Amino acid sequence: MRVAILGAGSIGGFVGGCWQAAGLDISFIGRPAFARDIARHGLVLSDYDGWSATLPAADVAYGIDPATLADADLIVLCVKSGATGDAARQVADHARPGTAVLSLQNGISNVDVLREILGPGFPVFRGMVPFNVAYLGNGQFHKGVAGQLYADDVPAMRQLSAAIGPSPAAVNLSQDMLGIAWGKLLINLNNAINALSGQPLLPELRNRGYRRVFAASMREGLTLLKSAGIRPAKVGAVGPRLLPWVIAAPDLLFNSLFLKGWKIDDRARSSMADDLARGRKTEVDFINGEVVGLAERLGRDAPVNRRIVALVNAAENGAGPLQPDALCRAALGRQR
Ligand SMILES: NC(=O)C1=CN([C@@H]2O[C@H](COP(=O)(O)OP(=O)(O)OC[C@H]3O[C@@H](n4cnc5c(N)ncnc54)[C@H](OP(=O)(O)O)[C@@H]3O)[C@@H](O)[C@H]2O)C=CC1
Ligand SMILES: CC(C)(CO)C(=O)C(=O)O
Repeated sequence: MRVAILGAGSIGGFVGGCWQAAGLDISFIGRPAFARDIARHGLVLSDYDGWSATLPAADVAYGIDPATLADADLIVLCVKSGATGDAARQVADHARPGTAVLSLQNGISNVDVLREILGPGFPVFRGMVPFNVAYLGNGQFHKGVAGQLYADDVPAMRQLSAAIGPSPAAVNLSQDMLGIAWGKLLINLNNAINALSGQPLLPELRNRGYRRVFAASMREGLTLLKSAGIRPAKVGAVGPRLLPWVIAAPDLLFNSLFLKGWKIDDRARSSMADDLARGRKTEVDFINGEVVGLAERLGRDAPVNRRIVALVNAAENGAGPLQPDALCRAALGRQR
């Protein structure tokens, strides 16, 4: 199976690198800056557990030309949500009809956008990445949080999962990927809080002030999902119903019992924090904005997530990080 990683940044670089280390035939399509770094240093992979591997530059097929999509049997889409439409059009223009497409993106709607643009000629599958990858420069991609990938339980993904085998980017299969995507979206509500805090994940999550806002945005999402008859699946150790209580627990309990089991290392930060740090538009419209959109479809409001979208938009326009008290006031409309 020849696999093309389309949008080979943090996730695509790490996942594709691990799959190549496991013996798969991988080509990467991304941006010139990554191509230059990898040509100079190779593809250097590591994880929170001390695992590491280096693929020499000569073995890594990293290019910027979408025409190479024509050679792929499977395309793994790793662009940010705002770039999905353009990437789908590149797939339609260059890939062979019948080529499978797997989305490893956060959010809910990327798969719908892909299906709408690609039509029935390209089977589109949903994937989920539960862990953080930081690009450390010099071709180094670091997985800073524990967890394994998920994908739709269909023959093409079973073949992929079996070909990869045990790996830091092993693929598990599920028949409830939409439930998993919503379960993951609830966890991704922390991306905005993490980005607004200006801190790596660990210090941000250790602070109950930030966690209260995270829990409030999650409760709001859960109430709306229940009204819409959508069941988010369990992603990680705690199920969605219990998660807001765990998140809002006092620091001593949360930090010593839950955070330790989560296996997050010092270098991990949310992908939205990466976007703010690089001055890019974030995916907030596809995460907290998805909750706001669900509320609108139900004729309701989602004030916490709506305010968080506005705060992230302000940060995209240059507003600085928020301390926990300031974030509580701005997002919850009250003191913590
Ligand atoms: N980073 C993480 O830890 C995690 C990320 N995710 C999700 O994974 C997805 C990817 O995130 P991440 O890897 O962080 O994103 P990155 O921005 O690191 O990587 C995407 C790369 O694709 C490039 N790109 C965009 N469009 C194209 C195109 N048409 N052809 C070639 N290259 C393209 C981007 O360039 P440019 O910047 O120029 O647009 C960028 O370099 C997101 O949906 C994210 O939410 C999920 C879990 C964890
Ligand atoms: C792994 C996690 C939850 C880290 O915040 C993530 O999905 C992201 O950074 O986008």
